[in-house]
Amino acid sequence: MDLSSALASPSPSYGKAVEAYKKAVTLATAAATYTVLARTMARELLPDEVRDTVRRAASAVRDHILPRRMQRRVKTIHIAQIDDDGIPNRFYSDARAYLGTRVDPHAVDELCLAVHGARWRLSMVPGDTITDVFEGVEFKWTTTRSRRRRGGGDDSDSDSDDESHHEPGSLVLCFDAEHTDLALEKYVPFITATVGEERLRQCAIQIVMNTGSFWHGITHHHPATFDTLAMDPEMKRSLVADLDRFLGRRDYYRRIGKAWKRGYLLYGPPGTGKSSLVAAMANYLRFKLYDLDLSEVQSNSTLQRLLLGMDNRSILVIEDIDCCFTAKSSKEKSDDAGSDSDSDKGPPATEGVTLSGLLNFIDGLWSTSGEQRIIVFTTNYKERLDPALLRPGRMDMHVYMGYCGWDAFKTLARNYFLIDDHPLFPEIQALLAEVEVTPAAVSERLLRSDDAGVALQEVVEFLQEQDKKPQGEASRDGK
Ligand SMILES: Nc1ncnc2c1ncn2[C@@H]1O[C@H](COP(=O)(O)OP(=O)(O)OP(=O)(O)O)[C@@H](O)[C@H]1O
Repeated sequence: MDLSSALASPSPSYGKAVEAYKKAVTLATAAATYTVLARTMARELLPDEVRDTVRRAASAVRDHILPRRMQRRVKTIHIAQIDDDGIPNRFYSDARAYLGTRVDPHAVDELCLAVHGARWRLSMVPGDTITDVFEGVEFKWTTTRSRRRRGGGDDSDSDSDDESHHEPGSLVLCFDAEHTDLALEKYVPFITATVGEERLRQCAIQIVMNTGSFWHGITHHHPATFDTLAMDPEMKRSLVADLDRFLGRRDYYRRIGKAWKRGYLLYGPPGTGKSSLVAAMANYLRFKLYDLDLSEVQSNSTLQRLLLGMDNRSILVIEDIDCCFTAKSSKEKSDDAGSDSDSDKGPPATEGVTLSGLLNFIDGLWSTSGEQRIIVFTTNYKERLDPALLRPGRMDMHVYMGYCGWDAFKTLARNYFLIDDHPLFPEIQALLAEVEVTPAAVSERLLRSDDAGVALQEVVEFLQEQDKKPQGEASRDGK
């Protein structure tokens, strides 16, 4: 019987075989579908810890039922402190720092302790092993002993020999070979990112200032943070949320084809905390702060050179932006007047920095030549600003820093005396509703004594004085 006729008139046994085959295919398809479905559901519905437990249980069952030869292959990765070219291996120090956070001082008999300034760090003793679990997979780490060696190359335990030197240490990472992709594509980047974030959190921010066309930096720990900043709580919340959104939006900015930058205009009377807010932003984001003094900049081209020399993950701040260009405008006017009478002298030696030059450059080349850039302008007089700066879309967020309200006062009292309540608080609250005083002026009174009662009494008297004064005079003196 040829194939076509067999198909046209199948024999009974052939029909059974086809039926059995169909059933098997249906069952296999269903099983595969359920497996995929179950995996997807597990991914979406089960909390991480439950998923990890299920994964561990599954691998325990597999270990139990699979023949020994089919059981797990162990992948081993060696991480040397110094690589073959003699260059320190960055991942070695990242992994050491990361493992330090995984050492449980209660679970091990021996561990290392290092103190740097006010910080202390634990780490594994050489030769020790710890197991870390990432996405439910076990990663076993072992540190190798770094021994002292004599100049001749023999191992030595002597600590007191000038000729001896340390043999670089190394780490050994072992895991089930089937998780190699997870290890290299997720676990290693996770360690690097975790340690990077921690380092950023701990290091002081760098403030960079300009002299002429050069930046020079100082490393400075400015104490201002969002916790210590006395400002309207709602405004603080939305500003922090805005910064968080900005940080995580690389793909978003790429997708909409815009530069990854954000602009903030901080305005309000002197002494209300605009400079402190800039420092708090830098501390929060761990960004480098570039404090640009425009009076030092002689021309748009110098300005461009300075701006192009900035790093990514930075904040450019120009304080009192209203003054910068008012002064320049009058200079420009006098240059213009001078050039009328002296036209044969050619262009002036310095062409001067203009607001339009600054804005055009910031919107153009500066934005597209870097990533994660923030620009902040501050002013005491928003009403004096050039409308070009206030145009919608120019500065993404306008933040008003106002006089000291009740919430702001409570933040200051907590900063200085760690208190949330005091018998003088109701009187202070009532007075603050009547007078306009700056947080700087209140801070100054709070600093006058270490005794909360005495300092708060100073504040009450100061507020009462301001309350007696005519309105305009009071807010002037309240600064
Ligand atoms: N909102 C605030 N929260 C906490 N401290 C503040 C605040 N405002 C002012 N201070 C205190 O007053 C000092 C001066 O404030 P800051 O320089 O930040 O004000 P500013 O608005 O930038 O003033 P200016 O406009 O004169 O530059 C700060 O170092 C800080 O001690």
